Amino acid sequence: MSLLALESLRLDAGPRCLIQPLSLQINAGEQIALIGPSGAGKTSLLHALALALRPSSGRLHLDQQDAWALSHSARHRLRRQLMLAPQHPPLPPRQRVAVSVLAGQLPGASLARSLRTLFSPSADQARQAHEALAALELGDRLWSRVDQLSGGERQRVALARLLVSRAPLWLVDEPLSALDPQRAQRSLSVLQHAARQSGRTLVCSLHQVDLARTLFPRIVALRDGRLFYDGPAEGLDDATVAALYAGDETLMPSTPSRAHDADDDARKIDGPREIDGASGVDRPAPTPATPLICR
Ligand SMILES: Nc1ncnc2c1ncn2[C@@H]1O[C@H](COP(=O)(O)OP(=O)(O)OP(=O)(O)O)[C@@H](O)[C@H]1O
Repeated sequence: MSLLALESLRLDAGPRCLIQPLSLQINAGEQIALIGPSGAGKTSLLHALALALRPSSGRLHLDQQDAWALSHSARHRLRRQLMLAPQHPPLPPRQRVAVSVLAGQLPGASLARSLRTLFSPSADQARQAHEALAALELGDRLWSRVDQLSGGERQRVALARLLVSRAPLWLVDEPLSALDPQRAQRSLSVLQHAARQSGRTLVCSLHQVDLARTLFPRIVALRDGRLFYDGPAEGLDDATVAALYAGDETLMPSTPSRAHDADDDARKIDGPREIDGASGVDRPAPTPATPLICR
């Protein structure tokens, strides 16, 4: 039984189509990396999964409930099933880090408990916030003000918020964009380990294709608002990655994630090849090349 099921879900913003009709099933406990070039629609899709963007057509079932067929208040309750960590977390600048982290416990809490959490967190809550921050190497910033943090530290506060939340579905939008490579990998490992330990479902958009292929069992790739690939990480070969990012080589993995011969890879590409007008580079045309690619 899937936790999330999308049936021909389409997203538009005015005249612009952000996501072409897309069908997807996500089971409880899965860990999925969402990849694709800039502008492919990763954030839009995550916002749709978070019930923050209303689809223009299609259905989204979360926890067996047709989210957009529910009343406003029922959908609001359903949102307690998930927590979205946005790429640029809108943390109140004057807030203490501990309180920002504990905001992850507000969904579903009573008004009285929410006020206590925000204005007078208990010792136990402070301990939980500290544990989450310490796991992300920010234990010493518990009582700092948010506006004293760097961009990368703020991103980790948003991850710590997930760690203290009760939501079974974690949606994370490019959590590593402001982190150095080592810290990025460590932070992602913390998140994945915590999700695994507690049976959470994790969907995480990433520009670090190598990390996505190495650390996530399932990859969903978007290009131009379309599903380009959905399948196991080991099925996402270098040729498919090249086709996914064709025209956006700045985002290609710097080194191949698996031992291989680059010439060999080029020979493996069955689909048509094209010459990039700007660079003159011979590259695979953006045509899916594996049977797991959704067209
Ligand atoms: N509200 C909107 N109105 C019009 N266009 C939008 C809107 N939101 C997003 N877009 C466009 O939709 C496309 C997909 O945007 P989205 O942010 O989902 O991509 P992304 O894959 O997350 O990109 P990035 O990796 O750069 O964050 C982009 O071309 C963007 O400009």
